[in-house]
Amino acid sequence: MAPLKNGGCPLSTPDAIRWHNDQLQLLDQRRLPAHCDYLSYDDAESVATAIRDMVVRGAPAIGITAAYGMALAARRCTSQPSVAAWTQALDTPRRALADSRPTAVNLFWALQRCDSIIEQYGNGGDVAGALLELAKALHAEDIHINRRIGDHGASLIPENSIVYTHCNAGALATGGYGTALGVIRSAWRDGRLRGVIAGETRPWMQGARLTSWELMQDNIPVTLAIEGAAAQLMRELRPSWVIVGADRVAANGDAANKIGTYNLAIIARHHGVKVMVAAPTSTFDRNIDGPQIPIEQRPAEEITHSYGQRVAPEGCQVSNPAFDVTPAALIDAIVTEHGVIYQPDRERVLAHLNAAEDAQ
Ligand SMILES: CSC[C@@H](O)[C@@H](O)C(=O)COP(=O)(O)O
Repeated sequence: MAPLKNGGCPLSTPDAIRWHNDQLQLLDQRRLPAHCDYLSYDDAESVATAIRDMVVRGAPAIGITAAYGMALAARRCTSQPSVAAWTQALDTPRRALADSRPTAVNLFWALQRCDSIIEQYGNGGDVAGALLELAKALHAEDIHINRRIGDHGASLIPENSIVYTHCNAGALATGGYGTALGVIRSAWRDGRLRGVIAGETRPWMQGARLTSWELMQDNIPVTLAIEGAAAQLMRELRPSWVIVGADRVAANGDAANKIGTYNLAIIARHHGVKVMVAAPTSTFDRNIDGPQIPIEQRPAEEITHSYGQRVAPEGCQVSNPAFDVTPAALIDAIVTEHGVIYQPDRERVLAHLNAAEDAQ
């Protein structure tokens, strides 16, 4: 890969994930921005619960956390004589991690990377040590990848732009720097941005609680809006791009992301605003098309209750899909660490992934 600009914009957001005092620590994102507390983990099952309960969230962050979870599981095992024995010994924690959340493919990608380590070291090697090194490497690599995504994406943003983002695809959702917010950070560094509109992202409020907080810490001008204001704001403020992350990009270029992204893409097309999906290649799933992406249904209480108080009538039926799938036809560019896929479709997505593999 050709070298890009180093550095990027300074980053004040605390690490979402850290290995500290020989333990995994996760910033409890449920309590942000009011409280900045780390929780400590030393077994895979409680890491799986932390992923399901959204202590940590965001596709790349979930993948990295799962890799640390496997390292913790291996540390708790007695040494095993063979690959088959290690696979058996780690089966229960691996399943717990795989069952934590279904949509972000980075989780399964990271678990497969762990499987390869077990294959490589399982016949007498230091599996626990190698899994921990893998988790640390995936973590560090993700930050580097995000800076590359940031630089590729920023080059598409015209000067004096307002951009629109949804959910949180920032440092908190990744190893650091962010995907969509990585593009925004790099565009801000390059002097291209006038401001950012952040949709609040019901029901979990990632936009209100996390994205506005992240951007404000880096002094990037951000305006928070309810999702229902999207059409009005696009007509009034004429953002150049909607920039979002992804939980899974399918072979045909369809992209699953936080619920409400599909709505935004439709509104953007009506107003002549372009849509950018910023995601590492670890978020691609070349085995399925958009309609086959599993969509997580979250608990009804996320909608029937707000901050612990019931807001919907008792017995009210609820549908709470956490993600939607934006068709490739509504996406103008998918930006990865390897460059830009313009007007994505199956042929262009697969060509991009094949070229990325050949380059490695
Ligand atoms: C770089 S993160 C990309 C996506 O994971 C993000 O946009 C998103 O949808 C996160 O959903 P969440 O439910 O908060 O895990």
